[in-house]
Amino acid sequence: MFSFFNRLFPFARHITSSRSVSTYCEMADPSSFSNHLNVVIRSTKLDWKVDMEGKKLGGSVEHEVEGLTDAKEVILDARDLNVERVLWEGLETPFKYDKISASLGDRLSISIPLVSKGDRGVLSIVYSTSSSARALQFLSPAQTTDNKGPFLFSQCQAIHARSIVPCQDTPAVKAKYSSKVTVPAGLTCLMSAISTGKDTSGQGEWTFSFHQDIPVPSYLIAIVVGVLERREIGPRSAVWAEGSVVDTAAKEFMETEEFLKAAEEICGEYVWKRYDLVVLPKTFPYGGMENPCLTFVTPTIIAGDGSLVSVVAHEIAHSWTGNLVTTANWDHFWLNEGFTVYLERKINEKVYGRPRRYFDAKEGFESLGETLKFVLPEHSKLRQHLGGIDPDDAFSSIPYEKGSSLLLYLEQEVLSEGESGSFLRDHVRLFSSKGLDTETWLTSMKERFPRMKEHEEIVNEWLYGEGMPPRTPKFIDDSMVVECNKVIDNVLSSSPSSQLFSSLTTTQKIFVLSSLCAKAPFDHAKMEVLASAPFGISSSINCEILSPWIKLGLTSQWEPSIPVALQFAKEYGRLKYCKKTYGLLFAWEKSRVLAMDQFEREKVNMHPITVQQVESLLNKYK
Ligand SMILES: CC/C=C\C/C=C\C[C@@H](O)/C=C/C=C/C=C\[C@@H](O)CCCC(=O)O
Ligand SMILES: [Zn+2]
Repeated sequence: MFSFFNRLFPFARHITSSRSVSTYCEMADPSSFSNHLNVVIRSTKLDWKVDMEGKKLGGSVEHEVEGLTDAKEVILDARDLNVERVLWEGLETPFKYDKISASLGDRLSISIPLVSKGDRGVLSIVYSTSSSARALQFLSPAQTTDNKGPFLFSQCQAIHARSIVPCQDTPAVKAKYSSKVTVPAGLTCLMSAISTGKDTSGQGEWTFSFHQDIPVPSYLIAIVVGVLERREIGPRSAVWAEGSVVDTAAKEFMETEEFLKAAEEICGEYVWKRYDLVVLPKTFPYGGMENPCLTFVTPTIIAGDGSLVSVVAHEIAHSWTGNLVTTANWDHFWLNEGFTVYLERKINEKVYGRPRRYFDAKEGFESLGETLKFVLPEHSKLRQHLGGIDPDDAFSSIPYEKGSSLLLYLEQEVLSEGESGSFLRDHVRLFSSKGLDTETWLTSMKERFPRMKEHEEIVNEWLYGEGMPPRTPKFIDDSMVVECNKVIDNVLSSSPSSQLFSSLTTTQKIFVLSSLCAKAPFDHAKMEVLASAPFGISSSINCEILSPWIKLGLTSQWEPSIPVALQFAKEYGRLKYCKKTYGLLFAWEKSRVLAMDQFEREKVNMHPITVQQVESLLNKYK
């Protein structure tokens, strides 16, 4: 079964690899059924044919696996897959497919000849996805912006890769991957990898191939297929989008290379070669997704004035924190997101100046108060114990803002100036390439920084406690905030002035509206004034202005906000807007039925992840 060479030199391929580092973490993952502590996937080959009509991916996957212990089976994660055949080293082998749980999906158990530590073999699985795969959204031409062709995109974080490929769907395992994808002629296919060729000679079908030679966790496998155009925006970057969007997007993202250079000054070399972006349809559930080589973004960050491109800085930051230093499992998600927000704001400080860093940090910290109103107490902790729940159900801004504020506190109270200058670069050097958990990180911090001892109680409360952090970091430059506070006081006064509001930057207007939400409800006379043309709020196309404005109106039970909210929730599938707005519409008896009826009608046009999340809100009222 195993080549003689393998038995003699089981790690031979490691010796030749450029990055012979361990790419698996010896920690079980409560969100995965895989036996990745016994056998680990080292590389994956995908061979997919995209069936746009049938809304399915079909084909095969080859996993090269390596024994870590004696083992006679490989257990993989799956969800709603149709597995036809399984081969081990080219020979048919028995397998069992069990549906286990709604939250974690299914288990594929594959019998193999006994393998021991260091043994390697190739597992080949012929399969197809279901037409309702949780990670995928297929759109008809009519559902896209330009109506020029069908569209497909994936979202695998946190545990949706299992709905498109049987795999070890845990961030504890990182593997290289290559792929060959066949799509209907005329459509472009992109993946979270480097393109290694395309064949567009076919009349009916085109084929694209990719290779990701840096080991990545399964949640970073990504695919997009559609009628896409490309514009160069830097020496290692391009933006892809539908034709009517691509030029506006290219203009909006012109600072991308500046963000990349700033991040490299902080963390070291950008190792992923390409940094491209693809603008997805409005149904994309998130602001951005850090798929390597190809960040996925929502069109809602194209505001026209660059006010929302921090999402790009955030996804670029993930190229180090998250994609190199990766959480061992979803209990420690804050290590991905808290570090990334902390790095994002240091990038912004280099590009926009120090006031912006502390302005964003203050706004994020203060937003925690609002967030805590909608999050279960156990999900307000940084270090989670998710057990068998779907990580999506625990998602909120807590890991982002509570996590990054802890790092800002440590920078100010524990690290010396020199130590904070190299803190992130050292973090990447120490923890790249295999899963990191909170306790390993904390132990390392105590070993490297003796002053941690003086703050042990505070840090433990920050990591393991519920609710607001035990301390407030210092927002040492409040120049951008002072102007906002004047306008907030003015808006709360008996005669709000639109001139004052109009004098703010878009970023400051977002801060003001976000702060006003924490002071709602307002009387309807105040809402009428704020809705007037001179304020320009209700006519804004900026979703980061519209979203808090709608929240203000619904929280104040101001009826004119109902039709605006319904349209906003229908038009944008970004969970940050859609879930929040539907939640507020369901909560108000006057708008509940209208919202429920609209949701039932619109489900068919929504991403499965978004449907799942809005439905979880609806169930409270059934
Ligand atoms: C405590 C939470 C524990 C685990 C959650 C893990 C993953 C959550 C899953 O829902 C995936 C999230 C993906 C997020 C992608 C991009 C975000 O950074 C965007 C944040 C919100 C937005 O701007 O739209
Ligand atoms: Zn992130």
